Amino acid sequence: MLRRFPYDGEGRIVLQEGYLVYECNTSCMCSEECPNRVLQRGVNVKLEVFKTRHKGWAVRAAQNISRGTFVCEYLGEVLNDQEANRRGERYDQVGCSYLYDIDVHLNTGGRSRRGPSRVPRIKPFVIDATKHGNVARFINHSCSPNLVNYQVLVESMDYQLAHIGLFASRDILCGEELSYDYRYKLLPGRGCPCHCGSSGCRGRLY
Ligand SMILES: C[S@@+](CC[C@H](N)C(=O)[O-])C[C@H]1O[C@@H](n2cnc3c(N)ncnc32)[C@H](O)[C@@H]1O
Repeated sequence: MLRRFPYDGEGRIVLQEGYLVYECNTSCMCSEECPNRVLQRGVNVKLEVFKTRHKGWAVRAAQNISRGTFVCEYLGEVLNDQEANRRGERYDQVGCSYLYDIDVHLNTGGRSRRGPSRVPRIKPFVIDATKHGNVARFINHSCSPNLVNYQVLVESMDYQLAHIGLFASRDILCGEELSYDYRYKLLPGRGCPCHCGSSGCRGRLY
């Protein structure tokens, strides 16, 4: 890492994708205004939930958002692997899942579909935003996303229980739909069509 903090003076993330973000916490001598406290201060941009034609609900920017800006955290119940697999089978049957794997290797895994066809996993904790969550639960997948996910450590240094922060990966215009790459594994079979609409669309969500 070339810089001292993962954020610049404006609170925008400058850390390379795939690295853990360590924010200051109650053990630090710094104040609440410390530039290394971003996710813990909460959402600071205007967002709007809206209905799409083919993807259900979605979220769009209600203001311009510059690259690196923290958008929101993915919140929900924290489940162990066993419970997540049990619930995942049920969610797969209805074709809509709010499960998010907390995975340190975001570049190589991220989020896998759950259910009978899943591949062996070693990721023990999963966030389920089905019943308890925030605006992040409405953010859809895109094969050419404008958000990037980082694992952020605040009070706990256990990366398996990291916060998941969504940051703008480029400048986003007011009105643009927000999206990130779910990184579902493409398994044999028909799967589920992707409706992200981007020119680089892989065609399938999974
Ligand atoms: C975390 S939820 C996102 C919010 C969801 N659209 C809703 O109405 O609540 C994930 C689900 O949204 C749908 N979805 C998200 N991105 C999609 C895409 N690019 N194409 C098709 N369906 C998508 C799938 O049903 C997926 O399981």
